[in-house]
Amino acid sequence: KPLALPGAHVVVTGGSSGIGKCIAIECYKQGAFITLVARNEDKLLQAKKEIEMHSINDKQVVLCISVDVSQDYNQVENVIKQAQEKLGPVDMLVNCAGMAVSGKFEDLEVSTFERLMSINYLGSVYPSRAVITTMKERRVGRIVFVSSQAGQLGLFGFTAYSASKFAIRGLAEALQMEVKPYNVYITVAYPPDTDTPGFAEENRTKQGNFNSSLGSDGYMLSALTCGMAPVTSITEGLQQVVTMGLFRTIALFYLGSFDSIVRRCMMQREKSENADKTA
Ligand SMILES: NC(=O)C1=CN([C@@H]2O[C@H](COP(=O)(O)OP(=O)(O)OC[C@H]3O[C@@H](n4cnc5c(N)ncnc54)[C@H](OP(=O)(O)O)[C@@H]3O)[C@@H](O)[C@H]2O)C=CC1
Ligand SMILES: CCCCCCCCCCCCCCCC(=O)[C@@H](N)CO
Repeated sequence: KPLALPGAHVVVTGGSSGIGKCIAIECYKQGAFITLVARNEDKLLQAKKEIEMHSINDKQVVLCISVDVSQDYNQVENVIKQAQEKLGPVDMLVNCAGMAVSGKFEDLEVSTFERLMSINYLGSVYPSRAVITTMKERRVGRIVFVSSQAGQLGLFGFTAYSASKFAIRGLAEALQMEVKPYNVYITVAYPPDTDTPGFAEENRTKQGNFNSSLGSDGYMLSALTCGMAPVTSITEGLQQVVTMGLFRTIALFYLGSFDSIVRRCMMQREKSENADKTA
């Protein structure tokens, strides 16, 4: 069920930049009231100005809140309360604050694993926890989690990042089962490796799907990794059933080619290291 955006209060964490800012702009264009949550105040104000250029009526407001969503739950709860006092109960929360660090497993500091887990995973838990009670009481609400295609498959260099994005899916599936009877809906977005404003199209959640992906790779990945994810329509379910074998076959070719890329790079690196030694 699509959420009516005109007049709705939409909170976007990570709304001062990139995908989050685009989502905020799209919602604002449709008449929503926006709360942007991020740490850096200058970036927040800059984004506020940019978003306000897209207003469709003179009542619309963009509120900025500077907080680290990954540190202290009480602090996050407080700022959500402040936002609700100013703009009313939250109709939609978009958990977009996050970051990526890549590198080989043995090259990554263990602190990176802790940091990505707290920003990408706990940083989505805290704001969601802070809005869920009111959403259930009002029988209205949508929570969007921004995962990644790297939350659907593990890729070289993404040990820390992928795990934090996979975690989001587990949270989202379990939470959806709990809150569905209260008319509260969850969306998990799996963006590919681009940062074009085209993401906004995808992340507007106008279709109200649980799974939200982009492009043909994204479509195949979502069907292939559907597991026990909820379905939004009979068509979606039937497509998953029918395409599973085919997509698994295609996936085996992808895996073969990924493996050969990794092997080739390893051999090249060893060769050039040996050449360096003999030189
Ligand atoms: N771009 C891509 O290719 C893809 C991105 N994604 C995911 O989409 C999301 C957004 O990515 P993108 O737009 O590229 O990122 P950006 O780096 O452009 O924006 C990140 C936003 O999150 C905020 N943020 C970061 N850490 C915190 C924190 N601890 N507390 C509060 N706010 C925080 C930043 O503001 P500030 O630093 O001021 O706090 C900023 O507003 C991320 O979760 C990312 O993993 C998924 C797939 C692909
Ligand atoms: C039927 C089988 C189909 C298989 C398709 C495989 C496609 C793999 C694409 C993986 C791209 C990973 C993007 C990560 C984005 C991200 O989060 C980063 N930008 C963060 O830095």
